[in-house]
Amino acid sequence: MESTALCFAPPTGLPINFKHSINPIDTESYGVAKWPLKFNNSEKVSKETVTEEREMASATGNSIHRSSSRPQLDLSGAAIQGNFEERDPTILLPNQSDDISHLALDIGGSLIKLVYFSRHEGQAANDRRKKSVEARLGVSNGTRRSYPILGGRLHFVKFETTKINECLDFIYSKQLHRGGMDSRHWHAEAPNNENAVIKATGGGAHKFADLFKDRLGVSIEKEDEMDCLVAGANFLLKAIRHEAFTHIEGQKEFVQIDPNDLFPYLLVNIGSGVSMIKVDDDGKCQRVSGTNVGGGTYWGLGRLLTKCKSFDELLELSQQGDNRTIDMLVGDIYGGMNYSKIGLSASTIASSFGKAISEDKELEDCRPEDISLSLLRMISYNIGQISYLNALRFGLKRIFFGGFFIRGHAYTMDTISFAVHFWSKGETQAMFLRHEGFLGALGAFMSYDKHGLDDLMVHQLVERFPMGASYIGGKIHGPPLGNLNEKISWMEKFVQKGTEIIAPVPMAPPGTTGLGGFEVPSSKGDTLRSDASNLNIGVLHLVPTLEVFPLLADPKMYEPNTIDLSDHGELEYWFTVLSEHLPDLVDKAVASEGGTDDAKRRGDAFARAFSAHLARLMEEPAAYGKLGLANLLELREECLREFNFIDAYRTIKQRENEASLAVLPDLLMELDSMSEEPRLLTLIEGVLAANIFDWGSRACVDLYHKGTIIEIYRMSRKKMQRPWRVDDF
Ligand SMILES: Nc1ncnc2c1ncn2[C@@H]1O[C@H](COP(=O)(O)OP(=O)(O)OP(=O)(O)O)[C@@H](O)[C@H]1O
Ligand SMILES: CC(C)(CO)[C@@H](O)C(=O)NCCC(=O)O
Repeated sequence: MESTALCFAPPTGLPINFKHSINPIDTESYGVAKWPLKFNNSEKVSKETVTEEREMASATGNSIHRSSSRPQLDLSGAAIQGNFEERDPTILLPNQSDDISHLALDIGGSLIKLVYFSRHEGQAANDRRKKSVEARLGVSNGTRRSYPILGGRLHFVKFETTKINECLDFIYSKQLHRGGMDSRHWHAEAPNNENAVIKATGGGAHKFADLFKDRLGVSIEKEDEMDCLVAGANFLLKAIRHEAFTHIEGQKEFVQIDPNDLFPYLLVNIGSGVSMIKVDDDGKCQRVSGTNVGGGTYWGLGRLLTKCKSFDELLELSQQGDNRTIDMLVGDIYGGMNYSKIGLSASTIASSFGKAISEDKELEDCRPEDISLSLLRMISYNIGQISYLNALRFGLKRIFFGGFFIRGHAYTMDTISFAVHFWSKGETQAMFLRHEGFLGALGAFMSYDKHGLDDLMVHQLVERFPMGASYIGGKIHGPPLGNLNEKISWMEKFVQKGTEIIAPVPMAPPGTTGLGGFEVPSSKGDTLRSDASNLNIGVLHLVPTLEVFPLLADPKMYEPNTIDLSDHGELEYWFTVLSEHLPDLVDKAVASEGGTDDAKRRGDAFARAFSAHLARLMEEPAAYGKLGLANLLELREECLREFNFIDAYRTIKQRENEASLAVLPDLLMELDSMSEEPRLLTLIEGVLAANIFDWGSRACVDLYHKGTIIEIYRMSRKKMQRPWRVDDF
C-alpha cells in the first residue's frame, strides 16, 4: 500500500504483514520485434574461459572451483546525463564496455534454459524514494550489501534444444543480448557491440557458440556446467524461502533449510543424463558419479515405444498407466507370495518390463499408458537407488534432486523418495527443488559479477506469479501478453472458455502397484499436475515490490504468517472470506482510479485473475510454495498491481486524511488538556483502536458505511466496549 493514511492500519484487515510497498506494478512485455535484424557478419570468435585443466579436473572428479573471470561494472567517471531533476536520468558510464548482460543460458542436450533479468520500470525513482524513507526512519539496508543489487526481476524460460532458433528469436525480440528492452542504450539502429558477452553453460554453450555470434552478434562465455549447477542450487537453497521440499506418498512438505547448515549434500541433476555432485561448500564440489539412464532415456525410449509427440504427452499418459501389465512383480515369480525373508513384498517389482518377455506379447499388445508408467518408474527408481549409494559412499544425509526430468511430477518424486527411503532405511532424505530445471542457468547468471545476488537472503527476495505470463518451452501457457490491454482481454476470454487455458491438467490417480511398499502411489487429491513449471515457478523480484518493514529488529526471524493455511479448514475459511470480500475490494479499487470505464474493465479482470489464483491454490495449496495467509494477501496485492491498481484504498485514504486533518487540532487540544498519565493512556488506546480497524471484517466494513473512521474512532473511545485493555504502559 502507498502509506498515506494518518491513522489506520493496512487495509488488509488481516494480520499486518509488516511490508510496505516500494515499486509499481510488473508490466512485463512480450512484444516481439521484427526478425531478422541487421546482423553484422563479424568474425566468429568464441572466447574460451574454461581451461582444459578445469574441464579435466571435473571429468576426473577432482575438486572444482568457480571461475574468477567475470565482467566488472566500471563506474569510473560515471555521470548523470541531462537534468538532475529528471525522473529517471540516464547515467553515463563512459568507461564501461557494453558487455553487461542480463541473460544467462544453460543449453543442455534436451532443453535450453534461460534466466533473464528485467529492470523495474521507474526503478531509479523508487530507489530514491526508498532511500529518503529510510533516511527519515533512520534506518538503512545499505550496509547489508557491498554493492546494490540490480533492481528488477528474474524470469525463467525454457525451450527445446532442437528449437534453438525459437530461443534466438525470443532473445532477439526482448533484446536480451543487449541488456533487455529497458536498456537505456538500446536503439534498433545502433550497431551491435562486438564485445557483448552472454554467459552460458551446458554442452550447447560449446556447440552453439558460433550460431550465437552469427545470429545475435554476441560471444558466449562458457561457464562450467557442474559449477553452475552447484552455484544455482546453493543460491536457491539459501535465498528462496520455499525452495526445497520432500514428496512422500503424494504429500509435499516444504523444508526450510538453514543456510548455515546446508553442507555437505549430494546434488543429483536429472537432465538428459544424470550427474551426481557432492557439494561441500560454496564453490567446493566434486562430481562423484552419474548415469546415462536419465531424462533423455525416458523421453527417447518412451517416444519410440508409445509414439507420443511430446514429453508432456508421455508424462500425462503415465497417469493412466498400470505397470503390472508390463513389470514382473515378486508375486508373479513367487505365486502371489511375499518374499518376506529379504524384505520384498509380492507387489515389489522384481524386473522392470519383465512381463514383456512373454512370447505372445508384441508392442501393439501393450497399452502406451502402461509402458510410459513402467519406464518412468524404472528410471526414477534406478536414479534414486544410485543416488542413495553415492550418499552412502560419502556419508551424506541429504540429497537434493534437480533437472527438468522431474517436472514437479508426483509419481516421479514419490518413486525417487521411496527408493532413497527404502534403501537407506529412512536415514537419507530425498528433497526436490521448485526451480529444479534452472539450476545451471541460475548458476551461469550468478557468475556475472556485481549483480549482488550472492548476498541476497531469504527475506529479501520475493517470488510473484503473474497471470498468463509464463512463456515456457517455446509453447505459450497463457498468452504472450504484450500490454495491460492484452492481459485484460485475455482474462475476458479466459472466463468465456472456462478454466481450460491455465487450469492444471486434471489427472486421475494412478491405480498402480509394484513400488515395493506402497501399493498405490497416490498423489494428493484426485488431481495431479504434470507440468508444474507452468504456474509453479514465478518471477523473482530482486527488489521486492513489497519491501520488508525497515524497523523490524530481525527480518530473518519475522514470520508474517500468523495463520498457516496447510490446515484445510483454515484454508477454506480464508478463501471464502477473500472471495466474498472481492466485489467490495473491486469497488474500492475502481473508485481509487476514478471509476472510469477503463478502471471498471481492469477491476473485472483483476477479480477474474485473482479468482483463478484462488481456484488454483484451492486445488493445490502448495503450488506457489508454502501457503500462509500473508502470502495470500500479498498475492492479492500483487494481482491488483498487475492490473494497474497501485492503491485500491487511495480514495478512502484521501477522504480519511481530510477528515482526520480537520479534527486534528481539536484532538490535539483535547490531548493537551489532559494530565500526563491519562494522556499517554489515551494515546496508546488511540493507536491500538486505529490499528484494529479491519477491512476483512464485515462488521467493520458495515460500520464504516455509516461514517468516517474518525467518527468510528471517536465512538469507540466513548461508547464501544473494546475486546482488549491496556494493562500497563
Ligand atoms: N518439454 C520437454 N521437452 C523435452 N524434455 C523434457 C520436457 N520437459 C521435461 N523434459 C525432460 O527433461 C529432460 C531434460 O532435462 P534438463 O533440461 O535438466 O537437461 P539437459 O540440460 O537438457 O540435459 P543434459 O544436462 O544432460 O545436457 C529431458 O530429457 C526430459 O526427460
Ligand atoms: C554429459 C552431461 C554432464 C551433460 O549435461 C550429462 O548428460 C550427464 O551427466 N550424463 C551422464 C554421463 C555419465 O556419467 O554416465
